[in-house]
Amino acid sequence: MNVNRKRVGIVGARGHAGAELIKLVAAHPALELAFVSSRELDGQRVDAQVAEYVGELRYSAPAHEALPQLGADVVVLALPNGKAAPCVEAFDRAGVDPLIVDLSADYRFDERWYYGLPELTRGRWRGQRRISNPGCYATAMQLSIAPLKDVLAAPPVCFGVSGYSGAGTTPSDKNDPDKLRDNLMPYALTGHLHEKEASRHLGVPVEFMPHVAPHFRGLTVTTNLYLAHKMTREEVMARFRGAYGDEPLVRVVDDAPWVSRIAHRHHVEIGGFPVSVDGKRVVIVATLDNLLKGAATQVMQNINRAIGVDETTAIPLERGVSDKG
Ligand SMILES: NC(=O)C1=CN([C@@H]2O[C@H](COP(=O)(O)OP(=O)(O)OC[C@H]3O[C@@H](n4cnc5c(N)ncnc54)[C@H](OP(=O)(O)O)[C@@H]3O)[C@@H](O)[C@H]2O)C=CC1
Ligand SMILES: CC(=O)N[C@@H](CCC(=O)OP(=O)(O)O)C(=O)O
Repeated sequence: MNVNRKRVGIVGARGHAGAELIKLVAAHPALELAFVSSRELDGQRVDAQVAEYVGELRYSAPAHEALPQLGADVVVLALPNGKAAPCVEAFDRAGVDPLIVDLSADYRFDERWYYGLPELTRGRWRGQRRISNPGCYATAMQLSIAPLKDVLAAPPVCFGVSGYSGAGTTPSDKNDPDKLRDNLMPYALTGHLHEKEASRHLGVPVEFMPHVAPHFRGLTVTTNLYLAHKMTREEVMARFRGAYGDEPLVRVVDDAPWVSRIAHRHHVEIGGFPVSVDGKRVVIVATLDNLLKGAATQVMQNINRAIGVDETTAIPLERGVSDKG
């Protein structure tokens, strides 16, 4: 144990998101792991599952009541939706107040929690120690729409396609490689949680149609926007470059990005911007790795801000990602 490092506990560390987070914490100069929990991997060495981790730590399966006693300064909840609240309540009951970052959707509509989509909300962080991490599609949708929010003539329509790691590890049709083979599987075509989440946090209604594809990781969202007044492609792109030109984890690109090129990368790519002949319709394409910017990388941005280090500490950056183009 290094006394200068903050200690991180990950609850639900067997999952795809938890595993990515272990890698990021392992490479962080100001963090170390306090505990990683999994009922299924209880007792197994972490380095046997995550090669990037070097050390003796093993997975454990503490009861909720035991979590506050494990000495974590930062607790990340990487559990399925609906399972975070009992953990949070255990900390409240014990009067222990670590920084808590929740990856699930459980607190994304709770005003008492800071909603941490840094590129859009970092100005609203007021030292809150409870942080709700945005959904993966919801991140792509909000970053695609925010720069044009004031010129919309109708609700944006978003067509999303995710790799099947987005569906977690609990077996379902959406993560069954046999059912996904040669397939594109539509689901929750109205009322998906991320439709509500993006609408709520953007403050404009958004319509969202998600699908799962046979690839493992990476998602793409194509958004159709009707504009209240004519715009040129250059004017649209200028808005995106103005909004994100200085952002290390958002890359505004000319061509529509391909999802096949975003896996294992930490940033979002936003591009395309074809404008219709009448100048009143534009289409935006955003890609991100659902396990990184859609989950673990965004958690790390939020932790970094909260512990007072540079927001991108331990997040591998690629040269040119912050190009203004
Ligand atoms: N996958 C993605 O692309 C993204 C996921 N998220 C969110 O992050 C969270 C984690 O996602 P992901 O890693 O994919 O999920 P997984 O389904 O892969 O993993 C969930 C973790 O929770 C544990 N778990 C599963 N069921 C229960 C239960 N009933 N009670 C307690 N623990 C349980 C599992 O470990 P064990 O069973 O061994 O205890 C596992 O470690 C979810 O809320 C998800 O919505 C957010 C953005 C993107
Ligand atoms: C392909 C797939 O199933 N994706 C998940 C989104 C993953 C995510 O961001 O989940 P949370 O909002 O639950 O945190 C879904 O549509 O529910």
